Amino acid sequence: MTFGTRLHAAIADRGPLCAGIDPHAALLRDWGLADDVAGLERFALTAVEGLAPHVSVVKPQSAFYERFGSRGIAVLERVVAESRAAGALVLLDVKRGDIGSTSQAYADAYLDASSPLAVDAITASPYLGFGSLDPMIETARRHDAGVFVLALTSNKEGPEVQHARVDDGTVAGRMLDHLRALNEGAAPLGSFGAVVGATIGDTGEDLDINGPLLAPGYGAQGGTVADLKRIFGAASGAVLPSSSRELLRAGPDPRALGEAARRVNDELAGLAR
Ligand SMILES: O=C(O)c1cc(=O)[nH]c(=O)n1[C@@H]1O[C@H](COP(=O)(O)O)[C@@H](O)[C@H]1O
Repeated sequence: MTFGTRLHAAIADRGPLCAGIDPHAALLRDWGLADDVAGLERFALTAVEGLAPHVSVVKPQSAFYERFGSRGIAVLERVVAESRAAGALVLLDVKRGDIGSTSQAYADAYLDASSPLAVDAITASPYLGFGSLDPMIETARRHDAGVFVLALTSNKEGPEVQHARVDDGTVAGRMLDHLRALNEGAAPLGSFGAVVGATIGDTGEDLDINGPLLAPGYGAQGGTVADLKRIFGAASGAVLPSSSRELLRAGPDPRALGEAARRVNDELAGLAR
């Protein structure tokens, strides 16, 4: 079953919230944990226990695990395995982007089902040229995985590149066109998503790509349901609002984390209507 099909079913079953599991040093401190591998492990696995049974997608940000070296990556592997065991899809936020042969190595690392770090989908940067992502797209197709490509990101520096003009549109618009082409004919939803920040306001772009739209910035960066409706309009049914810090602040009690996730999913219930 393709990633898009699995994601569509998961959203219908659990709601659209994507729970970011980003073990920031400050959050570890807030939870009374040391900023070391033991603290990372306790934090990340508690977050999985509280959140993964209640959300369609879990999104760990790789950098927060990589900063502890190989032992941090081992924790990430457990986050992936335990989130999937709890019925969530895993979107690994690694924002990879490189030239062809290296792009293939990244694809093998994350999208080949036989890899120790295999996940359902990754984030990727197309700013070495969209075609540089071809190995990731092809590998994702072979393994029923997905790729979320950065289009209009939530950070203030993004527009310098993403709003640059090319032909009669923008660079971001061109990336969205590539995604629309990849998802053409897929039903109920394509496997190739775009990342479009929940805080960026009216984009002027056609966001209907017949694929999922990851919208980080919900919560801690200020994005609201009204913002999502304004930004995504008719494409709102394919939006995965992502929240990391705000959700995680509900911890360390796993039940409180679960309640926070259910509350946000209730808030988001109006999105698809
Ligand atoms: O790809 C992403 O997930 C992403 C894209 C983007 O445009 N902005 C953005 O904040 N993110 C990620 O989304 C998460 C934001 O989390 P909070 O602001 O804590 O909810 C971090 O993991 C970011 O790396």
